[in-house]
Amino acid sequence: MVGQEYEVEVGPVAHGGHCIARNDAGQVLFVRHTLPGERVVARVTEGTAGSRFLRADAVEILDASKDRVEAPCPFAGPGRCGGCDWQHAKPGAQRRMKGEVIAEQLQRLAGLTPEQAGWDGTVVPAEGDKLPAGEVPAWRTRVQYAVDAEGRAGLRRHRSHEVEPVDRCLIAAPGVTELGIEQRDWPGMASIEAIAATGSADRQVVLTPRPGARLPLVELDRPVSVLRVHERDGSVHRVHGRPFVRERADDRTHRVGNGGFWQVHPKAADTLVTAVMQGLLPRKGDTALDLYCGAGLFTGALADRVGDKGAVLGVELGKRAAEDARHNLQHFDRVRIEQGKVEQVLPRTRITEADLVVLDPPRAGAGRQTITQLAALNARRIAYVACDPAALARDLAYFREAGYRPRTLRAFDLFPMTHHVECVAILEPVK
Ligand SMILES: C[S@@+](CC[C@H](N)C(=O)[O-])C[C@H]1O[C@@H](n2cnc3c(N)ncnc32)[C@H](O)[C@@H]1O
Repeated sequence: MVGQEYEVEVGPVAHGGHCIARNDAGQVLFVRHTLPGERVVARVTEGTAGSRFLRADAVEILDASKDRVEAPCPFAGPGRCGGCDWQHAKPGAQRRMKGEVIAEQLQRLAGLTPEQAGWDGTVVPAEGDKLPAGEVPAWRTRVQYAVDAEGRAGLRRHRSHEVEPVDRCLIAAPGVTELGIEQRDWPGMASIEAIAATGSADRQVVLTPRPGARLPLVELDRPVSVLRVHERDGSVHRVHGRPFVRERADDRTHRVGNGGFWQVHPKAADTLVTAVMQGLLPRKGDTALDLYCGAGLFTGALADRVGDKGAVLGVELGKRAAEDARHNLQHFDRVRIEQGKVEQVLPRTRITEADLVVLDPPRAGAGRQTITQLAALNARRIAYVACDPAALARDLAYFREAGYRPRTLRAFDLFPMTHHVECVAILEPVK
């Protein structure tokens, strides 16, 4: 079955960076490298004759969409780099497709129309990302390179461990490109994460060696800190330089250590803080929770706005990230950071009320148990920051069961050229 080709009419976009088509046998094909409305030759990449659905790549475009462009990146295309999904789509079409995916997920998983979700249906580009045709925003401040057996750095092919060697990633931020990771050999390494902080000159390289390999001497053109991931248990150690980078957002500096989470697009942190604060409208004296708080981005933004009479509790699972959050917010007397799983910390702290809640969970979402716990706090408003529209829609359905409905929803294209999209939903109690 793999390798078989079908001539198909391509239907709507689906979540995950592909479009839906059907073959003569009635099987659903998830086709990459195509656009809605095209007629293409789709070559199967995964699945068997008995599979309910197949994965495929468009290898020949018979009728092209007017939204199609020549991919600006020479490493994009069937079987090539898996980092981007929409190199072949005009930027406006990328955002439209992301909007269609959000609408479809909201409808299917939460039973919500865009109007019911308080959403105008648009996906807004990040400031500065509207570029002349053919130019690609260089937004990725954190790039995970994979290294092949010959020691060449590249990016992983789609759903594969194979490495596509690249000499430059077009969406990498200038601070990452300047490190020249692709320009040198990395014998013995399995992967390399390159980080260029926003608003500081901090640069960091995180090396993961193959079992038994020695670390190379990292001599790059500029000062960088180097960390090493231990292959045995995934723990991260400092090799030289600072064990963290300093990221600026919301007029504060955040220490982010040892591979801790930070938003990747340089405008993302500020864009999301603005959207969350405009939606929540914190008042002096409010009590607030920031769940899944990472290095404390929203915790600090809330603390600033609720003032000395208010209080903010941040909850974060990562030990190192929780320490970073405590360090970053040490000058706020009324901020506390609890380390642990949200679902375990909430009952442990015995908090029974909060005026405002922010939650920014990982891709899987928060889940029914956590949402039921949250709804019981009777917050005036809840801001849900979501990097996966499917998880968001599932969680909105749990919120509805628990008595909250979306008041507004906004969507931001913080991951241009890929299928990813960030949403901010503001919820309020159903009266
Ligand atoms: C999408 S990040 C958000 C971080 C932060 N809000 C920011 O914008 O920088 C999600 C965070 O949740 C943490 N996390 C994952 N599962 C968790 C859980 N069950 N309880 C608490 N934190 C968790 C991760 O370590 C990560 O820092």
